[in-house]
Amino acid sequence: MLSARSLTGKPIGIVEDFITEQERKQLLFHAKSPKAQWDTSLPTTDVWHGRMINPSKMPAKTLKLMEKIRRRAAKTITAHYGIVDSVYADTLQLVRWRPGDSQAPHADCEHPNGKSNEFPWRAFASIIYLNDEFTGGEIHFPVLGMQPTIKPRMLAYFPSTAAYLHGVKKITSGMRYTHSCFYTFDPTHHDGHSV
Ligand SMILES: O=C(O)CCC(=O)C(=O)O
Ligand SMILES: [Fe+2]
Repeated sequence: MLSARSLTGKPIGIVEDFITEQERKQLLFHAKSPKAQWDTSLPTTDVWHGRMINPSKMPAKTLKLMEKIRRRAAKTITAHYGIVDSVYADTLQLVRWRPGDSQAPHADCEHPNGKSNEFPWRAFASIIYLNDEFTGGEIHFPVLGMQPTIKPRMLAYFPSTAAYLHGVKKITSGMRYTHSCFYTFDPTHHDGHSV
């Protein structure tokens, strides 16, 4: 089975206008709604507590759109990376970043020294940015020396290995929203939503 290693050397992908304005508005509307069920299954001390909405907590219409966008992202990424093997995904989340939130540089499947982290099956990620009404919150790739400017409706994707170390700078004001997914070649980590 392929792993993230098979993607070594592939470029970071940035696609502006990846989702439509209507799709962006629909996802943001749900994320900002008082009905949005921000996950509280993690302990309050966990930095991800209250930060994401998982598929089981989404209204059917929102989930359908989330899945449709993920299928589109997977298609775009596999075409660009020349992946012919089957791809699955373990995550389909709406994520919010509040003032003060940040993420230290990390890789999605391994530690910076190349040792596996708790998600060794992950091969690549897609992040779709839903707004820009915040300051700070830049995604940056310290090893590759990249800091793409976040634009609403933009897709960013990159392999999960330490060559693609990335972090999110501290949000200094406003709320940052994303559609976030991780993909794998390992069918045992398929989340059951079609890719
Ligand atoms: O939101 C972003 O720009 C990146 C998030 C990220 O790297 C992650 O959740 O692992
Ligand atoms: Fe990440």
